[in-house]
Amino acid sequence: MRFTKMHGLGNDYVYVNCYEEKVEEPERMAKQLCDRHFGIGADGLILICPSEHADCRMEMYNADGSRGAMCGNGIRCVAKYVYEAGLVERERMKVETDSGIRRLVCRVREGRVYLVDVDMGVPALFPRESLSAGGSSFSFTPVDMGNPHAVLFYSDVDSVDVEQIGPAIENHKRFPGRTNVEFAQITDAQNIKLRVWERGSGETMACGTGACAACAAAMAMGLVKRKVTVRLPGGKLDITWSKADGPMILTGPAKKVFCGSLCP
Ligand SMILES: N[C@H](CCC[C@H](N)C(=O)O)C(=O)O
Repeated sequence: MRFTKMHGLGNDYVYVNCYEEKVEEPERMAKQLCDRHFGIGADGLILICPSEHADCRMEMYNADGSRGAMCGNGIRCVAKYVYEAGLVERERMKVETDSGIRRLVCRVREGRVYLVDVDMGVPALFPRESLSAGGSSFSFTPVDMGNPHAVLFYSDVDSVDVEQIGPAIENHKRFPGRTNVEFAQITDAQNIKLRVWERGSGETMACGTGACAACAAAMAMGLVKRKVTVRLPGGKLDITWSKADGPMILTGPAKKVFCGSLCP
């Protein structure tokens, strides 16, 4: 089986072109391939498939084999892949996900996609609430970006014990389907610093839906303007949300690292 390793800000996935390959038991494959010592090493597995409703379809799995419905960094890489492989011959395209169809625009230089704008849809925000885990209390904003997020605010995210708080909230009984967890620091009215504990993958270098969720929560609370740069450990993403009932636009890079094939 051939694969391509791609990433958006270090949020890395193994991509398989399912126009040509067939992946049996993707849950098991994801667990095996994502292991950073016994496998290829990745935050998850993404299958690029033909679609009956859009230009192509993505199917994503987290590193623990669980299915994810949407991935902001992954979908940009899918767009880059299908464009550069000639599977989709337009810069403007629609990609089907488990949480609906997303519209994307590829920015191309010399035949290569270097930046992608994604219409992430309208964020669904819920009132702030609190929960207690491990003897501490945490306040968060639940946000649905096609996948679930809990956004927490801190004055200094570098000093947060993400490895401990992340899984405690991810697996809390408040979230029967588990959740992604955002640790956000408002730097100023146009900048957010963010760390993300991803459901099924642990702390990642970046998370596109997580960056959007953090912006949605911060914008709704009036903490930042409608156009924000989010700095994550792997780099930065630009997010614009012009009006509350309109779509949020995410702009960021997509990179190919290597192509390979699994040993028989
Ligand atoms: N890294 C992804 C999100 C993966 C979410 C996944 N961990 C889930 O179970 O929802 C992003 O860039 O949006």
